[in-house]
Amino acid sequence: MKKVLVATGGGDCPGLNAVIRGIAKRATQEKGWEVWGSYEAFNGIMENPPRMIKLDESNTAGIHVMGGTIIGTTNKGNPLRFPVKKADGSVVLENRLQFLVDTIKELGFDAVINIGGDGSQEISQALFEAGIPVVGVPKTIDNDLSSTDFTFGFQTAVQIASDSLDRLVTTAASHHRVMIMEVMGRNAGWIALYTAISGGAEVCLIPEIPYDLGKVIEKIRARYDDGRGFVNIVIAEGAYAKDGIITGVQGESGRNSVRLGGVAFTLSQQLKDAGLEAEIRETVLGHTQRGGTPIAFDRVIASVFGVKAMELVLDGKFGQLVVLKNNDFSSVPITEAIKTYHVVDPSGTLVQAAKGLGITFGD
Ligand SMILES: Nc1ncnc2c1ncn2[C@@H]1O[C@H](COP(=O)(O)OP(=O)(O)O)[C@@H](O)[C@H]1O
Ligand SMILES: O=P(O)(O)OC[C@H]1O[C@](O)(COP(=O)(O)O)[C@@H](O)[C@@H]1O
Ligand SMILES: [Mg+2]
Repeated sequence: MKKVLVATGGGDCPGLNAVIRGIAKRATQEKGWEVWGSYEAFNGIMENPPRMIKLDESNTAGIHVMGGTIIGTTNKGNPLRFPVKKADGSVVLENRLQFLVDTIKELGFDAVINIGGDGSQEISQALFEAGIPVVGVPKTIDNDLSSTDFTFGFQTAVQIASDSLDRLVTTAASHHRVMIMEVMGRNAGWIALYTAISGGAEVCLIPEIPYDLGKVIEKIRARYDDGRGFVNIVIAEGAYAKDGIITGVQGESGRNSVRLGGVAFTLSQQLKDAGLEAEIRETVLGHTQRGGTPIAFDRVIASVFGVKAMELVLDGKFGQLVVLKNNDFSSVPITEAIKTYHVVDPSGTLVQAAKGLGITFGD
């Protein structure tokens, strides 16, 4: 019997369970393959005794509609830079790759499917280079992975954000307010850009275009002056003013990156300090964007990714990431996908079209 290990790493994301089910379903069509899930990314198998679960058709039946991940996840404690607390209270980062490689071998796994975003695929590549047969699946609501048209989870996040913006528009109009809605996305403005176009925001602020506060104020005043009397702003959590800094929390235990959040309040304060008279309200959508059932599009691509990932394992094609490219499914070397961070092109079609719709980016 051959065994494939499945892990879900990084922030959870709608569609993770659909991938898991796709892998399990495709594997059961083959004689001689078992699918196992490691709980909380690779943390589960690195514990003693290992925490893992055999995944089959019965315990994955119907899970494609469920949010979250049935095997849990983590976005802390990267095995390549694992934080270890020393006796004097200081924290040193240890590379636990060899231990992870040895564990995967000792547990008798013939292949690994690692479902995750840019951070997780860096771990996939390190495992692959250390001799572990790995296949990656591109997950994240942020859509910040290169080589794929979309990561699964992104469209669901946009749908949730767009529905929320619709609701904010009517209350903004009733109260003649400036509504600032903050969305996730790390250092990529994809969720904000899609949401602003979909929901018809007046202002969209993204990390790729540091904003000029004066330009934002100009747009707001123009809306009040021409009698519209309300403004909806979508701001990506990683956005910042031209002469400002990113809003977030640095140095959280076990975390290798800044935890972003709160830029809606930063912008609100900047507008007030600059003398804007209009009433402002802030909404931080936060984790609602990652929760609940995936929309149909994400269920489809996540399910296909699961099947395709298992087929790469069956074909012995490793070090690959399954992708959706030019509206078809294929795979690329994981190195390709993690080489560059996939961000919005300020001079690209989408930003230009958004400007054509009258959306201001503060540039
Ligand atoms: N398979 C894994 N095992 C243990 N930790 C993991 C695993 N995958 C991801 N992580 C943790 O999550 C972090 C990367 O996640 P993050 O960058 O938040 O999400 P993503 O990989 O989706 O971009 C890693 O730095 C690590 O701490
Ligand atoms: O859940 P946490 O730890 O607050 O992390 C929030 C971050 O995770 C995300 O929701 C998803 O990012 P990843 O896909 O890279 O994990 C980001 O948009 C956000 O900045
Ligand atoms: Mg990421």
